[in-house]
Amino acid sequence: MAIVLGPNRYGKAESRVVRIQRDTPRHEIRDLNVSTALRGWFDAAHIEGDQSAVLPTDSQKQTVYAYAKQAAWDTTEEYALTLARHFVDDIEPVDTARVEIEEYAWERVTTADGAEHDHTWVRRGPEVRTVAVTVSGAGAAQRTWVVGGVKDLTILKSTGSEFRGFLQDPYTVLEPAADRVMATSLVAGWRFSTLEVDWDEAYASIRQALVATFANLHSLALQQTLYAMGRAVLEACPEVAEIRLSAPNKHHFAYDLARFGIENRGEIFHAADRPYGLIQATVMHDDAEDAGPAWESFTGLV
Ligand SMILES: O=c1[nH]c(=O)c2[nH]c(=O)[nH]c2[nH]1
Repeated sequence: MAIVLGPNRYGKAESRVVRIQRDTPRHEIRDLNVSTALRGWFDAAHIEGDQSAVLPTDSQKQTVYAYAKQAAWDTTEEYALTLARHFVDDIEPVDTARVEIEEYAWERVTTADGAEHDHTWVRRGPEVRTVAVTVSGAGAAQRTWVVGGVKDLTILKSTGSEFRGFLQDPYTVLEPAADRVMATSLVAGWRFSTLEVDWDEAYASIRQALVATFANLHSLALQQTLYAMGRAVLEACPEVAEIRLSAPNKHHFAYDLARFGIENRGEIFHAADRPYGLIQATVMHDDAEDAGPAWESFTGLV
């Protein structure tokens, strides 16, 4: 029985890149957390300690900053694609590159006269936009996967949600709820089937489909809501082949005020932070192409 080296990759995680475009008095900002990972001919590095094929993670970080300025990019997806292609096309030992990006959104400050400020913003969040690009192989055989996403999309509805009729066993004490608060902080990733996408427009329409469905569907359970959200995204954005959703059920328990002789008519809750239900679902076109390495997260952030 022999011991062998299995799959491996390496890169620089979480380079914080802020790009300000200041060609006109109205500046533009992009605020990114960029991670790069390379796969390729790195057996000798692991087995013999031979660094001759190893592009230092420091060089990967420098490239991330240099390309932020030098590459022509509007959207984060374009930037990720350019970076990943560079590592695969220009660095000989690299067979596959993955670029994972978290993007933090900034909203322009509005001044007293209602005008948007040219160079001041307020962070919008905690919601974070995510991008994961994987590029593999050379020339005509090169393949590319793009997964967009959002995380920490915190959303709550104060009615229009119930949970009843569930299976009962000897340990079931949960009371059925005909009208409850439903809240989550959604993590979702969607895999594109093409690169012919208006990336910012797709993000906006997918986010809108997610939140509008959460709001408008009268929910019988978070599972039903998640599936409906996934369907809505596939219907709103034909370039999406598959979406994966993960939703912590942020329980809001009606607080027992009867002990003080006070009636609680669904107004005062204990917002519990743990434990929480965790509901996950994938919704996809049944003829979607194989996902390949699209979902193989490097940092776990994206
Ligand atoms: O929407 C829900 N789904 C569940 O599976 C579940 N389980 C539970 O205790 N509460 C809820 N709510």
